[in-house]
Amino acid sequence: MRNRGTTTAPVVEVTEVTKTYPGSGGVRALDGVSVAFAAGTFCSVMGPSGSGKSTLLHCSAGLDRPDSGQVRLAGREIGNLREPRLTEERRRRVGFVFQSYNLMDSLSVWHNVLLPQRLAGVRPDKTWAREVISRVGLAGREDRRPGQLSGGQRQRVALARALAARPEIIFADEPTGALDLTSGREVLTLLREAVNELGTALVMVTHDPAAAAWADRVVFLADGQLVAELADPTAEKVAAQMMAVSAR
Ligand SMILES: Nc1ncnc2c1ncn2[C@@H]1O[C@H](COP(=O)(O)OP(=O)(O)OP(=O)(O)O)[C@@H](O)[C@H]1O
Repeated sequence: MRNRGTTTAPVVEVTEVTKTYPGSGGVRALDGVSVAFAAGTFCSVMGPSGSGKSTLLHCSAGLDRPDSGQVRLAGREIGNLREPRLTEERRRRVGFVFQSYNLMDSLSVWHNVLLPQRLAGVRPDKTWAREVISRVGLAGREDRRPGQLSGGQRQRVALARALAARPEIIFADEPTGALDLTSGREVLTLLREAVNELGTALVMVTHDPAAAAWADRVVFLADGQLVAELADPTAEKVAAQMMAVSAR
């Protein structure tokens, strides 16, 4: 049973956000986007190449600052937060999973999973870290280096690393993009479990309609604008909507 979280206050609320990169000839990467991500819900973000997906993810996560509009994280406007407060808020509340895993090759699985908390100066919860490593199916492999693991296993380490800090929201940028079908499904299953069982909000950028359909809803970007939204997605409905969006 999917948790729709319709009555929950959003973990992240983006309102009328615009962003133009210097040197882009004035083309807006984001052009007045409003969207909210609630606890216990999974939202996929799709759109043609260059439509603004990564920019939306970066602005929503406080990795990049919008030119105008607001981003609220756990009810607090983060646009005015200065460093290092913004970094602190992000470390406390936000987890990331990237297509290329972004693991430290010189560190073991165990130390990779604990690294963000160590960098944040937080004493890691080792019991929870063991639990999440076990949840992602890597119990007994804590001493391995990323180079000794398959792509799917590396992505599961990255997910354990994100979950170890108990984030309220996880931003995943093409988390299955480098994986074969089976490993991709394993990672999506684990992401879905994090949403359903831990109440994490999840935002996933993907180009793959089948992956997008694991979400509760899919939002579609084109030319920096949110142009469509699909609840209860299926791979077929997502693919059809993508065709329509790309043909604009
Ligand atoms: N650092 C940057 N400097 C200049 N322009 C940028 C930068 N990052 C993104 N852009 C531009 O902003 C627009 C949106 O890019 P963005 O990466 O958000 O799109 P995307 O939908 O994630 O694309 P893709 O699917 O190819 O990853 C594009 O026109 C891109 O060229």
